[in-house]
Amino acid sequence: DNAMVFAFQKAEDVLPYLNDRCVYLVGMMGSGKTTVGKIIAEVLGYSFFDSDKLVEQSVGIPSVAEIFQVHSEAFFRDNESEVLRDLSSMHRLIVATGGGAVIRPINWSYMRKGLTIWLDVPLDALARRIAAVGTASRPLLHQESGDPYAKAYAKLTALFEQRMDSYANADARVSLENIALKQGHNDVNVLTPSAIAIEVFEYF
Ligand SMILES: Nc1ncnc2c1ncn2[C@@H]1O[C@H](COP(=O)(O)OP(=O)(O)O)[C@@H](O)[C@H]1O
Ligand SMILES: O=C(O)C1=C[C@@H](OP(=O)(O)O)[C@@H](O)[C@H](O)C1
Ligand SMILES: [Mg+2]
Repeated sequence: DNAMVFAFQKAEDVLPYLNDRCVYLVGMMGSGKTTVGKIIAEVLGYSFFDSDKLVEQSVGIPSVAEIFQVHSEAFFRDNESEVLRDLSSMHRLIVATGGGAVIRPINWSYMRKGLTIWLDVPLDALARRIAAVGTASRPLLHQESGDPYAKAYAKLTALFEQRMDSYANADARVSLENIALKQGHNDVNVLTPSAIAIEVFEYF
């Protein structure tokens, strides 16, 4: 599509500014860190890593949900910090972090070696996305019953309240609400992952 062609062009312009540093995407569950991160890596020719996937591989359990079940959230967080530490010694990586990685200050000491970008997406859009795909892979949002949108929205609101100051530690905030408004829309859902990737390049 057109946005991808433009993203490849734009990537060429911004690569010198990035100068081999790693980019860490932070933001709430469902904000698009994994989806947008893969596109950014593709157009830059950088390697993509998802910290959730790396934790699964290092623990030897195939899903974050099972790691929470078999062990605990604290065990997951310890492994998440180890993964971020190991990545921080490398170059030319795009890293999609888990939504909760921002809460541990030690993780910032690793991520600060690169560029940190906060994908800020309105909570109602997050809840809509998560209700659409289900909560099976996101244990903090998992629920047995009730309206999936309403439950996700309530839990996301509580988590955001705890975490917003931590997200604000990022070098740049990419606000989907602002991008949509700038483009004359009042719904962030019109923004495709490649269009968002292009906006991220503004901060390199
Ligand atoms: N720009 C977008 N527009 C619509 N849906 C999106 C967009 N970005 C991501 N999604 C969808 O939202 C869900 C969460 O995206 P994901 O990349 O896994 O987020 P994160 O890694 O931040 O939790 C996925 O189902 C994905 O397909
Ligand atoms: O916000 C969180 O605390 C979490 C987010 C998840 O990653 P995504 O943000 O990629 O969904 C995953 O690390 C885990 O379920 C916990
Ligand atoms: Mg993810």
